[in-house]
Amino acid sequence: MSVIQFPKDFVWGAATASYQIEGAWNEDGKGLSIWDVFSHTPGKVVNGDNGDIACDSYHRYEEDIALMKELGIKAYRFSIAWPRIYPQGSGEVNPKGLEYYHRFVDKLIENGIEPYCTLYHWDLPQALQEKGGWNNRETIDAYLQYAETMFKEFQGKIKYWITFNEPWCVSMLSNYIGAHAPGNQDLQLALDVAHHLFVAHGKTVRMFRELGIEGQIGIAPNLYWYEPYSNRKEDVEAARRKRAWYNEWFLDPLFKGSYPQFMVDWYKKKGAEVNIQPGDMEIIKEPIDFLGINYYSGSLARYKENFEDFDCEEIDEGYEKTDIGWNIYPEGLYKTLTWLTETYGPVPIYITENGACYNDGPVDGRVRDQKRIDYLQKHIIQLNRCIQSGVNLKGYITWSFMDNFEWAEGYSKRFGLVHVDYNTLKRTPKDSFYWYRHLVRTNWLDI
Ligand SMILES: N#[N+]C[C@@H]1[C@@H](O)[C@H](O)[C@@H](O)[C@@H]2O[C@H]12
Repeated sequence: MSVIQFPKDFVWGAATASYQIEGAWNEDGKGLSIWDVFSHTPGKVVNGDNGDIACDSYHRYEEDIALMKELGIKAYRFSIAWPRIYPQGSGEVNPKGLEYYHRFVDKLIENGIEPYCTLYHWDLPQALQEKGGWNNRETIDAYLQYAETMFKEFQGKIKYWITFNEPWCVSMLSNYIGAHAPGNQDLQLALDVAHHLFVAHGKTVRMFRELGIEGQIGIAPNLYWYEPYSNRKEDVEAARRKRAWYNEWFLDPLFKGSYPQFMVDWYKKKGAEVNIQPGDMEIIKEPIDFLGINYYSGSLARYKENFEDFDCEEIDEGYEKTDIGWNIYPEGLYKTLTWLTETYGPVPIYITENGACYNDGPVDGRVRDQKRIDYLQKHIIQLNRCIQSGVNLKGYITWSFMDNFEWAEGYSKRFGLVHVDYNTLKRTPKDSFYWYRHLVRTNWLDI
């Protein structure tokens, strides 16, 4: 047996998001979100599932926090439902929304758990979508008003802020592929949405500094690793394009103040280019305190002419897969983080999401999810490699604390350390919960 030891101040946590767990979709003055509308639209979500109730965490947060305390985590990453604060997206604040999150955050702090707050985890107020959503630059101003309200309201309570969760999903998955709300399929629109998110991010970071808010601020992109199938020039270039679709396009603006030119040229060939206004790129690269990285998977990539968007096909060399069909590719995490550090410097990094979908349920009151334990162990070992290789890694926040509404997959896909029975809402810690608790308590892995 070997022991892998983590730094004494390494942060272990778990994550969820508002629309995925809260429910109470129309309670206490909350306005509609684009996910309320999308999930209520027939055919958009598996089994016609929606987040009306979800895990009912809006009402059961004290039970959830008690479980978090038992888990022993020092950080809990959650998101604020913007439509609870501004039901119309801007204008009048909903006091009951603020009151809810104060009760919630106070309970976390009372239990010694640091709140890591994501301002935007996809539940845009529908009222803003009806005025163009993120395709409308005016949404940036509404977001700034919302962010300022939250910064001032929770000053001293919340000290870790994330502006946006997975800009690639908000732009590409939701406005080009169309699988997520609002479900558009337009590459130009997706590029403009991504750019507006970046401008909103940069302006928010600048405001955070100007207001002198105590704490740190960052953003949480989702990154993937694609390894070229061979060292043939065409395969190397195809893998580079596929990586850049997820990675460089969402990192270069933050750290270099520009988009990767080879991708700008590639998109131009497809008839799309970013509408950049004077000063935008300077704003976007406002320095951040940390980068949140969401990593799940990767693959091999091979050149294939006119195949999909990047003349690039994924080659499945028989990777083991999780129950959502994603390759288990832990080495990709090491490659991603070492590449990121070599490319952008020693930016402080938290893994803000990493986890596996396995749909194990209770048998005799116990959930035997050994495959999730194996997935987590393999990826956490890679994190230790990263630390040994000089990556400025500050913590690991696993996805997810509990089973929840898995977007277009509805409740058919389970990522939690805690099982949720959606009929009774009973919470059952899985074997992985107890495995993770040991890791959190000892700060080392026995392998
Ligand atoms: N699918 N999946 C799991 C997980 C999703 O539940 C999160 O909300 C996203 O931030 C990210 O996509 C990852």
